[in-house]
Order: sequence, then structure tokens, then C-alpha cells
Amino acid sequence: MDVYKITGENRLKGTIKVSGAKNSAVALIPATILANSPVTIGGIPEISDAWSLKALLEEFGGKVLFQNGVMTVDPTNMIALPLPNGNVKKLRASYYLMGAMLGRFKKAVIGLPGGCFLGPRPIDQHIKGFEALGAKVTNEHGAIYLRADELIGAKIYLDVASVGATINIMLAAVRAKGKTVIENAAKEPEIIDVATLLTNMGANIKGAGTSVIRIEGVDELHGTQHTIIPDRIEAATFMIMAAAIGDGITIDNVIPLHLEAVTAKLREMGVKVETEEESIFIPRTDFSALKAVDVKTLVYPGFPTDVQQPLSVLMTQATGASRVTDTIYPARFKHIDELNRMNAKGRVEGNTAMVSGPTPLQGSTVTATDLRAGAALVLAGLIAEGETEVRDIYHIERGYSSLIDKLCALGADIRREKISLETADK
Ligand SMILES: CC(=O)N[C@H]1[C@@H](OP(=O)(O)OP(=O)(O)OC[C@H]2O[C@@H](n3ccc(=O)[nH]c3=O)[C@H](O)[C@@H]2O)O[C@H](CO)[C@@H](O)[C@@H]1O
Ligand SMILES: C=C(OP(=O)(O)O)C(=O)O
Repeated sequence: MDVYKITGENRLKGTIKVSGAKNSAVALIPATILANSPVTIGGIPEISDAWSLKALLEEFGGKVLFQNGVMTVDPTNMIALPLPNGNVKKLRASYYLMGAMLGRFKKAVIGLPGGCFLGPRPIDQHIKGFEALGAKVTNEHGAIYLRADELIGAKIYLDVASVGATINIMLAAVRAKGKTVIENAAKEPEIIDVATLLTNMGANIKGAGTSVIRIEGVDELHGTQHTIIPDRIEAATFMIMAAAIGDGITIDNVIPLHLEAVTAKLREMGVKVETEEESIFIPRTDFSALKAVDVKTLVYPGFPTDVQQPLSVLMTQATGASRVTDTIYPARFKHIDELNRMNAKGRVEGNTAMVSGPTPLQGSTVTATDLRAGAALVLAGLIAEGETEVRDIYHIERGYSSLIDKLCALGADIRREKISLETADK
């Protein structure tokens, strides 16, 4: 088993560069299926989700080159093979193969997705959208079967403003006949990024980034080049790290507008956040002035659920009782038990976690139960006294590109090591 071993309390200083957005990359890569010639995307993060998607596209005839952050997909020889198992279960975003394959081939068989278990993560809104476009959708033996004689544009009202459903319906609708309107669409920046790629491939999409998206289907989409947006969740993780253990850290390659909710909440805590056009500087925090806050996760542009877990680590260092309410994933609190193993004072009631501080954290052996829980534990390890061992790091490596190298370049002491199962059992 691979683990991270972190020796804490090193002050970190310097510049850290944010990679391309995971949640864009995992949709942009499946979107290439819809083209009739190669698509090149720059800035793809070196994360296992990107490698899993590369393998999946290759399973049904795609030619994929992924080098130095640039992925080129030649989709011309793809055929609609079923993908019921294996790589589809390694990530959440394999659900985008449904929309993209349905759009191109009018049929698909895709296993139910994996990804972080954050409580129930239904895909009923994706399916409702596909059905509205004319697909017959069945769930057989853990795989979703989709088939349509033709896709016809429709008006689709999403019961929840789901990121995945919005993008998935867009992927199918760009090749449907006529007009599709998605109402109560999600507004996350990654949706605009996917719409930009599709538009550059020849699609006709209006309103991405607002709650009403209008799509006029086209007969063909062609190859193009695209550069991905920076990862706002990785940037937020680094902002929190800088506040928790930084001696002056510049976070480079960010779109500050995408980080407004996080910036506002950090400022409310007493963290100084200096925003430039494409970077953010966080000076050393005055911990005597770090205050407890309440935070509620909301759809974009609200505070992102993906950042509440890392933020709870900073809350352990703030004076007073902080509260995190997750309205998107009410059970996304497995990290609290793990932080408590490190001497944090956290407690969960319903969809809310209470974290009291300030508490000196102590190094311990902890488990990354999901991606952002893992990021939170790495942050906790960086500030804790002594050594922290983080297990199940495959979750972290689904979404953070070259994390160890980036943190070590700032002065962190982190090693990725293999431990035997006997050692793990002790
Ligand atoms: C690959 C990717 O982009 N993952 C992100 C995406 O996940 P994902 O796209 O899975 O999240 P959604 O936006 O779809 O989910 C939001 C809420 O809607 C519910 N829901 C969703 C779909 C559906 O058909 N029915 C339904 O009830 C979910 O249970 C959840 O409570 O957005 C989440 C919310 O910002 C982020 O935490 C994830 O990092
Ligand atoms: C929950 C996340 O990812 P996924 O949807 O891919 O599981 C995340 O990025 O925090």
C-alpha cells in the first residue's frame, strides 16, 4: 500500500502553480468523442482520473497521446463498445461517456460510476435528460444501457442544479436534432469550459454559466485545440494551506473570480488574501487573530462543497467554535473522525460539523476516505507536530497533480512510501 509520510511544522514559502481543473478535464476528455477529427487539450492535470479516461477511450478505439499535460485524442476509429466494468468504476466522471457516446453513436453501455463516496450520488437527472432527448435508458446488472433511434431536442428542467447532469445533457444535446433548453442548469465554471470546447468543435450553445442553457443541435463536430481553466478547488486547497502553515505563498495560475466565496470566507476568518490578475498571495497568518466562522456549502457561486473538508483543518487553528453545513452532500464528513485522531475537536450532527479551536494537531496514522478528505489530512499533517501517515492516497491522486513535488518545493517534508500489509495491520 502506498502512503504519504509527512513530518509536520515546516513553514512553507514560495510560489505554487495550480494545474488544469480536474472537473473540467474529466468532461473535456469524453467530449472529444463527439469530434470527427483529433482534438488537442492543453493543461490536462497529471491525475489518475485523466489516465483512467485515456484508458477508457482507448478501450473502444480512440488513439490518445498524453504527454507534458497535453492530451490529443483522435476519435475517428471509435466504436460503441460496452464499458460495463474496470476503469469506469475508478472515477465518478465516467458518467460523461454516457452523454458523449449517446451523442455520437446514439447508443452506449456504461457501468455505474465510481469516484468519491460522499453519501448517495444519484444520476436520475442525467437519465431524465437523456430520456427527454428520446433515449431509452435501462439499468441492467449495474450498467446503464442507452439507445435512441434519433435524439431530438427537448426542454429539460433539472430538479437539482447538478454539474454532472448539466454537462452530460449538453454532450448528448449538441448532436440532437433541433433545440434543447436546460433549465435550472448548474453554473460552475467547468460547465463554461466544456461549452467553450464544444463550441470550438462546431456546437451551438448559448447561456453556459447561467441557469438556462440553449443548445441547437448540429450534424457534425470537428477537431480543435483548447486550453483548460485552472483548478479552483486545488487553488483553494493551496490558499488554506498557505493560511495554515505559510510564510508568504503565491498561488499562481488562478482565476480569482472563481474563488470569490473562498476568498471572502478566509478574509472573514482573518486571513489576508492579496489578489492579482492571475495569482493570489497569502502572507503569514497572525493566528491570534484567526477567528471561527460558519460556512454553508452551496452551488456555484456559493462556497464549494469540495473545499469544506480542507477548510475544516484551518478551523482547528481558529479561536472559537466553527460550523460547516454541507447542503450538497450532507454526509461529507468522514474526515472529521480522522482529524480527531490528530487531536482535533470535531463533532458531526446531521449535515453540520462543529470544529473547536485552537487545537495543536498531533501526527498520527489516518486514512483518506475520499479525495478532499485526503487533501484535508495532508494539510493537517503539514501543521501537526511529529509524523503523519496518510493511507489510501489513491483518492488524493485522482485529483491533485504532482502534489508531493509541489509541496516539497515550498519546503514541506513529505515522502510517498510503500508499506507492507503486515506493517499496515499493526
Ligand atoms: C466530476 C465532477 O465534476 N465532480 C463534481 C461534481 O459532482 P457531481 O456532478 O456528481 O455533482 P452534482 O452537481 O451532480 O450533485 C449535486 C447534488 O445533486 C444531487 N444529484 C445529482 C445528480 C442527479 O442526477 N441527482 C441528484 O440528486 C447530488 O446527490 C448532490 O446532492 O459536482 C459536485 C458538486 O459541486 C462536486 O462535489 C464534484 O467534485
Ligand atoms: C467529489 C469530487 O470528485 P468526484 O466527483 O470525481 O468524485 C471532488 O473533486 O471533490
